[in-house]
Amino acid sequence: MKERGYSTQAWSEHELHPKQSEGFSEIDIVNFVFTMDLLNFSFWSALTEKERFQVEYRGRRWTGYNSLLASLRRGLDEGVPITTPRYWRSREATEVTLRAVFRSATAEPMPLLHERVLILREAAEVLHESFGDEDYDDNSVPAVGRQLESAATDEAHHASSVENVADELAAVTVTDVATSTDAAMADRRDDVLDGKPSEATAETAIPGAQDMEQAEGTEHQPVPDTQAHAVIQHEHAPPDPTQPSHAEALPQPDLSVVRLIEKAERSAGKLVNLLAKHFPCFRDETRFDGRRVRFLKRAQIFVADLWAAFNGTGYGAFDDIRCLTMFADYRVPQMLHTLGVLSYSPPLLYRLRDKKEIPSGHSWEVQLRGCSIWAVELIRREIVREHPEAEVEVNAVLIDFFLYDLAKERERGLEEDQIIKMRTSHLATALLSAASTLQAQSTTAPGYDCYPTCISSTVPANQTLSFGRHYAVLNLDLINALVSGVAPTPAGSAWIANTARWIDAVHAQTPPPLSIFTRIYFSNSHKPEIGPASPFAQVGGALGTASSNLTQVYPAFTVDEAAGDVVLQKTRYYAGAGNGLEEILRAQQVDTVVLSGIRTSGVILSTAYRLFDLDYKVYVIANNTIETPPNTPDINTNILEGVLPKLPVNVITLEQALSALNNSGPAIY
Ligand SMILES: Nc1nc2c(c(CN[C@H]3C=C[C@H](O)[C@@H]3O)cn2[C@@H]2O[C@H](COP(=O)(O)O)[C@@H](O)[C@H]2O)c(=O)[nH]1
Repeated sequence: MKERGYSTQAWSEHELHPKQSEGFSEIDIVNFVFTMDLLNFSFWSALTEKERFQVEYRGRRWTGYNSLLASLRRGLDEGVPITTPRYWRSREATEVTLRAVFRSATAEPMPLLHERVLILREAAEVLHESFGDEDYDDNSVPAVGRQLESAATDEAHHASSVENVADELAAVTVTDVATSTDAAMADRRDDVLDGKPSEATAETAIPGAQDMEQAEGTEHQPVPDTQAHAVIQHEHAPPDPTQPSHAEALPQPDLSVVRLIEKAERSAGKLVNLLAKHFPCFRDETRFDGRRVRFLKRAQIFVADLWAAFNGTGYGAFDDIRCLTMFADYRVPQMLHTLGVLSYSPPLLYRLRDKKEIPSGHSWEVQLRGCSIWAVELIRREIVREHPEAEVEVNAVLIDFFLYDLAKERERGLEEDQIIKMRTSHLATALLSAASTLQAQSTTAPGYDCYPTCISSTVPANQTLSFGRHYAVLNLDLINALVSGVAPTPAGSAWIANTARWIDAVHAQTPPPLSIFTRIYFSNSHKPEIGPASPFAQVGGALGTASSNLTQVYPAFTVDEAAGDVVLQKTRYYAGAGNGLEEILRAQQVDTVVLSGIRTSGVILSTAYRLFDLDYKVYVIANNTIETPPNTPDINTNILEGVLPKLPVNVITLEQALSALNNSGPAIY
């Protein structure tokens, strides 16, 4: 941030953010930012970069957050006062007209468009009720809206009509936009607030002939919302300067959002609370662990955008901006993960890889959002520790903006096919690209780390595999003492994710087959099951009794006792040493076992040999096995590709095992 001199100035450097230098008044900017942040959510698409929702504007196609900005800017250019709250509740703001404003250049419409329209309408009502101007006549009707409506009547209520409307809309170039100066607009706003008429405003608000010519040549002239109605009213009849002042016909600017901001008395916290109190759509809260958790993402981003748009002055002056948190969505958490600040637990990681959704409000989503807020706060503290002089300037908002911009920058740097697009209202796949980074790292790490497959399977890839109906799943020695040794490594992380994925897939079967977990522990602290000379003393010697944390199943792996999972004590290499394994397998008439576990040269090898010898059909899932250090790189490969196939024990990939599950059962257990 220091190197780049990153500050609130970056906000105005964004090509599509409104600026006073482009003719936007302060009120226009306030209303633009409010509109933008009402709608600032969920732009993801499952479609490819080319097919997804895009907005054509200024000769380019915009996606994501930028597509929202582009549609607002385009709407204003085309004469629709889309950032004027009072317009949203006017008769002119029909669904068809609004759809035209947000029209797509592709076949995919803007995501959640209907919801967005409802949000605008709801917000307009709230603003009108609580912050509106009682004297204002809400029935003033912008002509462009009507024109859009009639252009769409042929195919009204049909999505494709939007394209026709779009053509029509393109023809409605606003040529008579008033090009008042910033100062005049600011004056006008002050005067309106003071309740006095302004001569300066009257003069500058209506363009003279010269202004008109200039405006005609300007394709992207914004329509300040304070004037939008007036502009539209004389669209085809330029104002006659000889006539009495048109200013009298001008509606008052919409000051409802300004009133809301002023009510907060320069307090960011108060403004966020006001938003949450008055507007249901800003009330972003959930429950976690029995407690209410408020993220208030969009409310906070609105205050932050104001702060940045006005560089901390005027409508953007907040004495307590430091009390805001980062805006907990999916983009910044993704960046935090890519930078190694956040790490995902293995079950979450495999869920992401599996491209499964995390339902909205799921505890993982809440944790990710919460952890992101805390991570940014820790970054802030670290910055201040290293650079005490930054204490005043650097806050969570600026760090968030910086991380967001960095994410976009990196995204631009990626090849199109490398960009994994994501769901947003559901967080899961939102974090995919970060997960894929980790996946890429893991393929270069030591040990058995080849995800998804690199050990050659003993079963040809095209062969349909089934475990039958009498099978048991053996998850061997997945205990803290052993797993924590490999967890920090990329190979370990991949192995944990694979194994957790497998265990969950097995639990998802109906009915679930028999799953047996083994834990290494001893009857008491004397460890009577092993003598000092027992070979297993090398491994088990460091472990304790059943109550020791080291001997518990690692938390990433779910033991579902309600589903019939069995957890057995184990005191030697072989999974059935010192317990009822063989008895259970026999009693349940199991004929096939599927092995996962840690270590390949220990429990996996010894159990595969023994059960094979006892006539069981044995499968080892290659991806779900791992060596612990010290390890020579070849041990895993030699066992999986050389030793086990020789018996032969079947060595299969996780993908094969997962698809075999679908061909197996219903399990008899
Ligand atoms: N945490 C956080 N989330 C942010 C932003 C912004 C844009 N803020 C502007 C203001 C200052 C910055 O410099 C930006 O120019 C959008 N989003 C969220 O991302 C999602 C869209 O993403 P994509 O599909 O990639 O465009 C969507 O949910 C949107 O709400 C931010 O700043 N922080």
